Amino acid sequence: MTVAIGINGFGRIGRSLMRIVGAGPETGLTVAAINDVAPVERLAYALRRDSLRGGFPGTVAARPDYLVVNGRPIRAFNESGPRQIPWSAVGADVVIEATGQFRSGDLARMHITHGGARKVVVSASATDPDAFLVYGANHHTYDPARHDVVSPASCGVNALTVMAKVLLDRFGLRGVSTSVILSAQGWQRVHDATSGTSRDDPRLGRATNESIVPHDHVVGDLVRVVLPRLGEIRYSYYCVPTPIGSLAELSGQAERPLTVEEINSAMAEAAAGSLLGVLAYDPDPTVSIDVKGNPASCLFDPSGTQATADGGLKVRGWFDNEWGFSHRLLDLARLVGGEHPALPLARHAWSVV
Ligand SMILES: NC(=O)c1ccc[n+]([C@@H]2O[C@H](COP(=O)([O-])OP(=O)(O)OC[C@H]3O[C@@H](n4cnc5c(N)ncnc54)[C@H](O)[C@@H]3O)[C@@H](O)[C@H]2O)c1
Repeated sequence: MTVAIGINGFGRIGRSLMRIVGAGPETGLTVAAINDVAPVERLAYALRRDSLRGGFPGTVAARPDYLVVNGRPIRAFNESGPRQIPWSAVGADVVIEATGQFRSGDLARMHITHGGARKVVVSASATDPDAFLVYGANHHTYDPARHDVVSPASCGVNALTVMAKVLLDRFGLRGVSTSVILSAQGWQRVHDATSGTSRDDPRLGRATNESIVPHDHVVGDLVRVVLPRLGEIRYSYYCVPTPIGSLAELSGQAERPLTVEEINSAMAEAAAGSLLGVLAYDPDPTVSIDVKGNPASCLFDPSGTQATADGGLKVRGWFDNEWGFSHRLLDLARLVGGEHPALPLARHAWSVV
């Protein structure tokens, strides 16, 4: 079965979704329509020419009301709010809300109540969605009868959660503390700005290339919402000027003393088995740019593992904040769009074990 999606917001995430789905029919998805406040000519240009990902591997053109990708016309709306977008008229079943503007459950739900879509996946840590579903960790808790607006939380939370899941299941885990170093985001500014930033925090308007910017609004605590057995979590989140490629670190206390080898073996096994495609494993010495283009939620880095005699541990994983997260959004779109969700895990393996 193919799930028809609508993409609201054709920015970094929206265009990544288009690149992935445009790659071929094996994704089980098709893009029925897109919507953005920008005119379709600009959207076509932005898809064709991408400073970070390079040229689009295919053809892209614009014609009135349509984005034409690899010869296939895709309806392009030019609306500024979910109330106005007629998704059902073009057969879009699942809307991926990727503007960053309609993050609350109530606003995102308008794609259903007003646009006629069946389900919505919000591409951010939504406020009050019907469920937070992190693929590989708790996506099996999806309940089609109760969950219409779902959120995968954030890219950083996905990276942390899959590492936490392995540790929790294998060794028990408590006293968790997490840290995310996130590459620059589109809403950041080249120079200090006083308006138009992501949230009402003056630090988020500071010049991107000059500072490490604390971003305490991204709720690292959502790891606990997804994996309640973890208990309380301390967390920190920072934006840094690198253009792509981010870092997640997690420390905590296992039920018994562990060796570095035990921890790394558990991660390698999960990457090759239960979390195939969601967790990847690479022993090659890695820096952040190496994760660019990796579809996993987390590229586990065994060189970052530490273990202490009292059961303390620390682990490190990298993630492509756009590409990995976009794959998870599409995994969720397949899940909520399926009539009988079979919960297939992402198929893209990238492990070097
Ligand atoms: N880029 C990342 O690394 C990343 C990772 C995870 C989650 N996210 C989240 O995904 C969301 C989108 O991020 P992005 O990086 O793609 O942002 P972006 O700024 O690149 O794209 C946003 C797009 O939405 C469009 N838009 C803005 N207001 C609109 C409106 N009212 N109606 C229709 N379109 C509108 C803009 O024109 C733009 O094309 C944000 O909530 C962000 O926090 C981003």
